[in-house]
Amino acid sequence: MSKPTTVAAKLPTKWGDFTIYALEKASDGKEHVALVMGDLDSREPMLVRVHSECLTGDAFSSLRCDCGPQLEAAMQKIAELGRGMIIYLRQEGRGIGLINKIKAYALQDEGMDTVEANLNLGFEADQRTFEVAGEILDSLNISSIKLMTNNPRKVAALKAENIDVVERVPMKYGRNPHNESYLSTKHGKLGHFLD
Ligand SMILES: Nc1nc2c(ncn2[C@@H]2O[C@H](COP(=O)(O)OP(=O)(O)OP(=O)(O)O)[C@@H](O)[C@H]2O)c(=O)[nH]1
Ligand SMILES: [Zn+2]
Repeated sequence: MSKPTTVAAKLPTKWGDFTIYALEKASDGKEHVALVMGDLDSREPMLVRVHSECLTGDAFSSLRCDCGPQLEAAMQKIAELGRGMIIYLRQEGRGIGLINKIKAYALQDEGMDTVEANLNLGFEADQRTFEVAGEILDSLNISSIKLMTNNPRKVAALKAENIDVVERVPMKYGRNPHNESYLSTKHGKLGHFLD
């Protein structure tokens, strides 16, 4: 298969000036993007956040999860360092999509945890894949990264895409009374490095 190409434009943000790259012809046909600050040519490992879409958390400041504060903290860290990348993957709801995530939220409102709700709807606990993150890094010639995540399976999945993850940077942000049990389920059932 031919290497995916990108289109790019400047993206000034409240944290500083990024360049936004959108992947054309990603293998899954979706419109994924990367926000980049700083030098793409340096061989120094790049600080990277691979963030899966969460419309409710990222756009509407939902307190049910920690996605919004993690995204903002990642952009801030990149801006402080002057170099880094956000890879924003269009796999809403851990890959089950927005409608199903809302169905899962309704089940959680009735007492299920986030994993039980996915299973009850006939999905796996986490249906995400990370090939596209590999395609984006490859198209921008980045092979070595410091990954901002608490999720050990995300580290393993990226290594499986031949990305050299030289360091994991913890991302403990956004804990609040509404997401307390969500975060403890992430820790207890999904293995996240969270206390
Ligand atoms: N199915 C489902 N998905 C959820 C729920 N809460 C959040 N999500 C999704 O979970 C994903 C969280 O993605 P990330 O923040 O990239 O990853 P993570 O696995 O939590 O790991 P970190 O890198 O440590 O944040 C997003 O796609 C959200 O839409 C939920 O209750 N059910
Ligand atoms: Zn979220």
